[in-house]
Amino acid sequence: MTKPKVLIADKMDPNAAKIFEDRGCDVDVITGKTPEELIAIIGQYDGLAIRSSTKVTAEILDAATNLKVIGRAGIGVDNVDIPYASSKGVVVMNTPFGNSITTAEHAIALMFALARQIPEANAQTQQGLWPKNGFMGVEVTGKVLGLIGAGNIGSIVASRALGLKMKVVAYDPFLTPERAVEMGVEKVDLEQLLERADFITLHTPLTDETRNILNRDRLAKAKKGVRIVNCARGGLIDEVALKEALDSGHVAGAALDVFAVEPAKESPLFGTPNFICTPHLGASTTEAQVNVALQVAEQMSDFLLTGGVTNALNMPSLSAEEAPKLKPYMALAEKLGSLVSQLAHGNLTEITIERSGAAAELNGKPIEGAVLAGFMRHYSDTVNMVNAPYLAKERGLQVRSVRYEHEGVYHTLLRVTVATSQGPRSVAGTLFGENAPRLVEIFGIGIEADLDGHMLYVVNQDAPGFIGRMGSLMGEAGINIGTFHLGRREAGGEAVLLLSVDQRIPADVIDKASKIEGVKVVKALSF
Ligand SMILES: NC(=O)C1=CN([C@@H]2O[C@H](COP(=O)(O)OP(=O)(O)OC[C@H]3O[C@@H](n4cnc5c(N)ncnc54)[C@H](O)[C@@H]3O)[C@@H](O)[C@H]2O)C=CC1
Ligand SMILES: O=C(O)C(=O)COP(=O)(O)O
Repeated sequence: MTKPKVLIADKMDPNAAKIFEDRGCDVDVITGKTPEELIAIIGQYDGLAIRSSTKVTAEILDAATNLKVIGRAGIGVDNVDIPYASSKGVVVMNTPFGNSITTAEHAIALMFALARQIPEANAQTQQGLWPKNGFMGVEVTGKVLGLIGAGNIGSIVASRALGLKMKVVAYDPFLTPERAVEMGVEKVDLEQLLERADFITLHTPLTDETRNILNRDRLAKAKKGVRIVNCARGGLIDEVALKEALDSGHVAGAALDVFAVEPAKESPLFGTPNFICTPHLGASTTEAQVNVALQVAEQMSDFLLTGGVTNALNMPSLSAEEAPKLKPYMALAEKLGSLVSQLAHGNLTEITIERSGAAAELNGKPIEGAVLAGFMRHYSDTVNMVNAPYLAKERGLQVRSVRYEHEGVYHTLLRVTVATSQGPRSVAGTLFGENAPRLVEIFGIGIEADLDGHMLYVVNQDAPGFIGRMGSLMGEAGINIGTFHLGRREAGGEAVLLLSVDQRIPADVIDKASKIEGVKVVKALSF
């Protein structure tokens, strides 16, 4: 296997490069590239490791013809076009916990910096002004902290704030009452939070819902004298409205680590009294950077070298231990998906994936992805396990997964059934000797075969002499038969023939085969 090639495109702890190398990847560290420069080189890489500076746009993904995985050493992935990456079959993963404590601590640091105006007091003191009377602060003890977003970082902020003897109220539509009790916070709606909070801190991702969540209107509804901290994402606060609210004194102070446009080289807020900022430093501690660099390099190496999937945003997780166990099932699943897609016709609206025996014990999502990849491959050249579920959804294909714990005749079985206008059509397969995928049934007829390379599929009326005639036809056409498999519903009934051959079967041979007496269906297959 050639070594996967990884590009580290943003500044990252050197441990990341070391792990990639130690695990068996080739790695280049090339940071600070413009989009055009990145487009020129991205085609050679299998993996791209980034932080927030590199914007992975559709243009970059189009040029990334070998890319399999994007790893975000950090949490926010709003700099990656995930739907487009998914449609291209590229896995996107992040490190959802590595920098959360650090970011929560930065929010608390900024809250104190606002409460005591530390940056400005520091600057004036160092100018020799000794401004002892100009900086009357406020205590945080007993004050209300309003959390907008109570996920990983928000809950760490809450625990620190409770330790500081603050009262914490939280607005988060996904916060359950039980979790609120566990966190020691009061769940409130946004209006209540605005009315009550002395300090507000934001910890949500930037989404269509959260964009400008603190807009002019809501800032006006906030308690007079509120102090606001944003260590989450620029774009959550309307920066122009915030400037006006600071100027009017309605908002007593604001601290931003993040801006709507980054790098923020200019802003209406710069120079405003009671405004402080940092250049997106929320995650910038030695500890957090080591954490996220190690994690992203481990996760990406696992994926590139073993197929293990951790913390992917567009694919189900698959541990490095599970991956080898699932590998033969994925091969079987893909072949069955491919077979049913080549054989079933009409308006295909539903696909059912059944797992029984040993297969029922396994993680079903990757198997489902592999069936869909095999199925969709005949509709699109660029399909893989990542984008297959998206393509299936786009085409309105319903996917159902069913598992049966009991074993049937086979110790392990996958069955794929598609609903067609002529009724359900199903194929099934097992593993021989733990890892050899083997077809065992087509459309209710038992037949054992390896699904490999070029094959010919024939449905005929079981009758003497048929096999000889088919063999002669192939021989006359100069086509070498590798394997020959037969199955039938009953003696003299409908029968199936599967031949593996050493070359693509020409159309005229298919045509001749279809004219042999008793033949109902002939189809060239490829796997
Ligand atoms: N400044 C920095 O350097 C860093 C910033 N971040 C950012 O912090 C943010 C939060 O990160 P985590 O806590 O790890 O994420 P998380 O996913 O654990 O929590 C986000 C919370 O926001 C809530 N939420 C979503 N939509 C909402 C809405 N409309 N209103 C209220 N709440 C809503 C969710 O229910 C969830 O509980 C992310 O945007 C992340 O990118 C993370 C690390 C470093
Ligand atoms: O993890 C996040 O979401 C962050 O915002 C950290 O960004 P950074 O890696 O420091 O550019």
